[in-house]
Amino acid sequence: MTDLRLTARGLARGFSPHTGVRGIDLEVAPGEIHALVGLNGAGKTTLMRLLLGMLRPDSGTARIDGHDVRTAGAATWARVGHLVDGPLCYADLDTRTNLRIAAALRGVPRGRREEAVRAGITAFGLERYAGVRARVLSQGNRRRLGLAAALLHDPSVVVLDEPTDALDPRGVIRLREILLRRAGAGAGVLVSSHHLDEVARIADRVTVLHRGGVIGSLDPEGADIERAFFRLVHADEERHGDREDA
Ligand SMILES: Nc1ncnc2c1ncn2[C@@H]1O[C@H](COP(=O)(O)OP(=O)(O)OP(=O)(O)O)[C@@H](O)[C@H]1O
Repeated sequence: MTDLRLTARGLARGFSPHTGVRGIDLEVAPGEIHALVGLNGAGKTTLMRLLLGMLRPDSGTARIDGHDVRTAGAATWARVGHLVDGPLCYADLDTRTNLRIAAALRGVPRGRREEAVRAGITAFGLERYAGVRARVLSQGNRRRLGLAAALLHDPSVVVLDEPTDALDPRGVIRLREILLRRAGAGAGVLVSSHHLDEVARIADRVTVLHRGGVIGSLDPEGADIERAFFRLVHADEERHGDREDA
């Protein structure tokens, strides 16, 4: 029916008295890095949670590889890697053990798990921390662990909410290379960020959310992406006045 990696059609979810998101259409194609940008509270995380079936919509549908998230089976979920709402890790277990558990949970075959764990540790520069409990990792290294856990099974659908938060410049570069490689292998990547310059470096498409709705897109190769972003935001605010329902 579709070869899109992710599809949102009319997705809406309210949080009284706020809007959350209102009727969002969005697509992520194979091989595409699609970035979501918006001010605090714009609806980026809510949209990602809806797309991943972590939140039930009031209306609309979310699809992963063409499968409705409400009924998607294990084979579909095994192709998804996501980091939304903070890293899922066990504080008292070390980095390597957390990654072993992630590999098992994400369906990596038993015989390939150690290799996947090693590759995840190397990809995110966690060698020195392989035996360190998650509880005592720095914020940035915990974020690296969360990203390694989300990506060690080479997912074809990737959803990451503000993944560069807390990463140092080297971590940002590593992540950029990994996402470009994933997309190059045919994955669809949806990523949110507040760093417009960073987004412009890797995204094929940049969608702007504001007060729960899509208000336009930005050209990642455009001259002044920050100015273009605020032009869209201000135009939306002028159109709708100072409403407080989002
Ligand atoms: N569980 C919830 N209960 C009540 N309101 C919520 C809930 N989750 C989100 N909201 C509201 O929905 C709106 C969108 O929030 P969301 O977290 O999706 O924004 P965001 O774009 O990810 O923001 P940020 O950049 O600050 O992370 C906000 O008004 C927020 O307060």
